[in-house]
Amino acid sequence: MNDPTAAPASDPTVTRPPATPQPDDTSGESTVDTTSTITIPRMDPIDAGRITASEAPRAVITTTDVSCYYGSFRAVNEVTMDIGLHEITALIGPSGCGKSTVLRALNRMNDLIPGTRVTGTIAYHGMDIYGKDVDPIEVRRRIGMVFQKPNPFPKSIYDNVAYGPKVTGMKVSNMDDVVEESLRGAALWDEVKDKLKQSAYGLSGGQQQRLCIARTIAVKPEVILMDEPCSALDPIATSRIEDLMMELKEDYTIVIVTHNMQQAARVADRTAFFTAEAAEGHGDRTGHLVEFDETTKIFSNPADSRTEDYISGRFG
Ligand SMILES: Nc1ncnc2c1ncn2[C@@H]1O[C@H](COP(=O)(O)OP(=O)(O)OP(=O)(O)O)[C@@H](O)[C@H]1O
Repeated sequence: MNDPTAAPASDPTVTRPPATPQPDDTSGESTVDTTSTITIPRMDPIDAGRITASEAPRAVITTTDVSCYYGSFRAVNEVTMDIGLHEITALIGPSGCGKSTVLRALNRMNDLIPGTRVTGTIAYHGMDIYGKDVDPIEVRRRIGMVFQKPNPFPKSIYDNVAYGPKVTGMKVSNMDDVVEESLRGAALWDEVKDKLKQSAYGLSGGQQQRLCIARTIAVKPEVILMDEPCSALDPIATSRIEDLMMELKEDYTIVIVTHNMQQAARVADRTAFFTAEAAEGHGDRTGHLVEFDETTKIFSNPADSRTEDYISGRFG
């Protein structure tokens, strides 16, 4: 089990080989090492507790000069940004600029794609998540992910939520409480409390997405990454997820990839605008971070003309 949110039938660690450093890497920079064994202290999910805003450093995750490669293709170049505690950070930009790639790098989900490589540093509370001794499974437990398409398991609503705590070996005194708390946290409890043993497939798309959020928060992450979580939902279900995000940020830090600029403007505290440009004499378009600022600034007074062109619909 690598990702508590991944369907059991397609557990990527079972079916996919680990990422390997590329032979063409002569840069001397650190590369993803998924073969390392677990030697760092593993915080117990129950005891770990969540750091409150008052006592925590402002940034939960800091990326420094992060570049992401698929084989020899550099998809994203030198991204440096801070993810603020209890904030919603939106990643926006035209298709192919690397938003999802950066998002997946934040919890080592890219490791599951053969041939990927990350250079630079991604630190979670100051700890390099790509460090040799770091357990990627623990990284993904603390930094959970919700995907574009709701992907409940072919199981009951209850078992969907209980799955992560079970397979990650969380010490749980009462699973019923964990399930209820998680479903309440995802604003789904009232709608499903009388049918917990029914199949998750009987839920609407919006409910399924909230179930996936419940499944993610059941393993007590601190950060939730959301990759276009509303793109498969109608406007009403989208609005419920956006309301939920605003509630969740009281307890969690959220990073969301969205194509919906109104959505970024509505929910995000900070917004990062990416674009993809071809290097001179090079056909490949590499994504990079153009501008990262408070959302109100990005949408009302961006510093870079490319941001302005994009948000005003002139480009992308
Ligand atoms: N598994 C992969 N293997 C090879 N190249 C990939 C892979 N995934 C993404 N890419 C490439 O990396 C670049 C960035 O892709 P990514 O999906 O991160 O962009 P994006 O901004 O999220 O796009 P979109 O908005 O369309 O989802 C693109 O050129 C894409 O083709």
